[in-house]
Amino acid sequence: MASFAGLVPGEMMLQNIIVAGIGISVVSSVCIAIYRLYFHPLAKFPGPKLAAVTLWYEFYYDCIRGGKYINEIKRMHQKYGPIIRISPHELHVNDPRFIDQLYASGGKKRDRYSFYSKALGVDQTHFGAVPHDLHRARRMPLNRYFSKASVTKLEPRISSYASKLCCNLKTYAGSGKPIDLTAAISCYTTDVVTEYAFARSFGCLEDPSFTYSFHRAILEMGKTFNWIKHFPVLLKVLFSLPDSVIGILNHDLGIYYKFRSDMRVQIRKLKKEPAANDEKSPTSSGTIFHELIASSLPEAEKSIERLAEEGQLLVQAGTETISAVVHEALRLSYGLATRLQRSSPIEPMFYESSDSKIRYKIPPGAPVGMTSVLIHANEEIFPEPKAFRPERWLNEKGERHNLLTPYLLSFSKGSRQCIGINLAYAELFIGLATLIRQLGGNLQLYETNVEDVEFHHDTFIPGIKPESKGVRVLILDSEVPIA
Ligand code: HEM
Repeated sequence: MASFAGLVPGEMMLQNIIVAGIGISVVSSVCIAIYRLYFHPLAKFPGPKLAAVTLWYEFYYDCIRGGKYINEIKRMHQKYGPIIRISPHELHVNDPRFIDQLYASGGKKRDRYSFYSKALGVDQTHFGAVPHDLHRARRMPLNRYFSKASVTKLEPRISSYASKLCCNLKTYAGSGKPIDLTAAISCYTTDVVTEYAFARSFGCLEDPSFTYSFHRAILEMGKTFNWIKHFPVLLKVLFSLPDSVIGILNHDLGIYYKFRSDMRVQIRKLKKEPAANDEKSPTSSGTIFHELIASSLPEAEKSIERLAEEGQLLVQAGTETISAVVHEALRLSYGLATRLQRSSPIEPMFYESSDSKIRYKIPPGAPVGMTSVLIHANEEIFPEPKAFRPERWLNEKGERHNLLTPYLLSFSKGSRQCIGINLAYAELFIGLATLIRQLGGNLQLYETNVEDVEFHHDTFIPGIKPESKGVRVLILDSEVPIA
């Protein structure tokens, strides 16, 4: 029997189910919105209502506007004050005095925010460990490997890579051909970190054209970060595709995925081999993988997959983050542009503004982020923040003072601070000194100005404007002094 609007009973039932489904989801969305606005533990924190109700607000700035949420967060701070709610689940603070509490070390526990860190696809590493105690257990066996003493042992090797970088650059002397200095330096940092961690460098500097640079591959990874954060299934799709297919879709991303697969092959081999006791490696146990295999971590923590992720993390972290001139350059290049959240799992944290007018108790478990992009631009601490003024790090006698060090967030702070900080400084000082000594007077910027390097958007690492060709230089004439 035909019924209302010509629908048969089966179709009517389906229609009723759809209508009921829509009704239920509208009602539940309204209930969730009311809960998040009025009853959620973060309901009392200021910020736009829409950002408190839905993650689509963050999604819009992250994905549609391409890494621009940090600019919106800056605007929100100007309107709502130093502590704000930037999503249903997350707070953000723009007050340097809160650094020590958020990035605490010692006995204070700080968890990571998994919504964020999962997007990097390194869940099984110490970086990806969300609970404080798991992070600590995973990081412990690596600490010795990255200690000052271990880095000092490797300094002659770092010097030889810096010289190789200069030799390659010299082959362009007088040619009039511009060189992508960022790609060249990333070849240097990849070779150093891979030699350091795996006792075998990737040999990026073997090719003087600097084409085998991880820099572009990591930039491509960065572009996927914001999308994967909101749609984690995309990562599973990427991981399930053969490397060759990814390579066809995107050449630079293909390089990165091939490197991921090679890492697994290498570790499978290593697990069968005893430690090389190679004098090139910083500790007696050989590579970083030998160090982890020999550690007291439980067997489940020594799987090929986990070790491979740790290796992958080190190459990524050790390639992309090195910059040009030390403290002031570190300040202006930010380290990671993204907000680095921590939550205190058991005890609440307390925020109080300098005039004590704003005071909040932050509930345990709530992720709170801070961002070097905003802290490094704080005019009270760094007057004329956009200006490159190395002298701000010196006292009137021209000696280095430490007054600003607590506000330099390039390596983050506390128990999850960059593990590679000693290696990074060694690479920076040795690399810079070698470059200036060997090529200083002969380097000339080529069609590069400040807009080509200025922060433009956040793809976890700082992004520059899309049309920028990066830092390009010419190597002048053939009168290049020989080292
Ligand atoms: C100028 C150079 C570098 C900068 C600015 C830098 C910056 C950072 C920052 C900001 C973090 C903290 C992330 C967070 O708070 O959640 C970090 C973590 C890390 N960095 Fe670096 N990094 C540099 C060089 C290196 C090097 C050479 C390595 C060596 C392999 C490295 C390995 C790591 C690792 C493994 C972590 C995770 C630490 C953890 O979660 O416990 N970084 N880095």
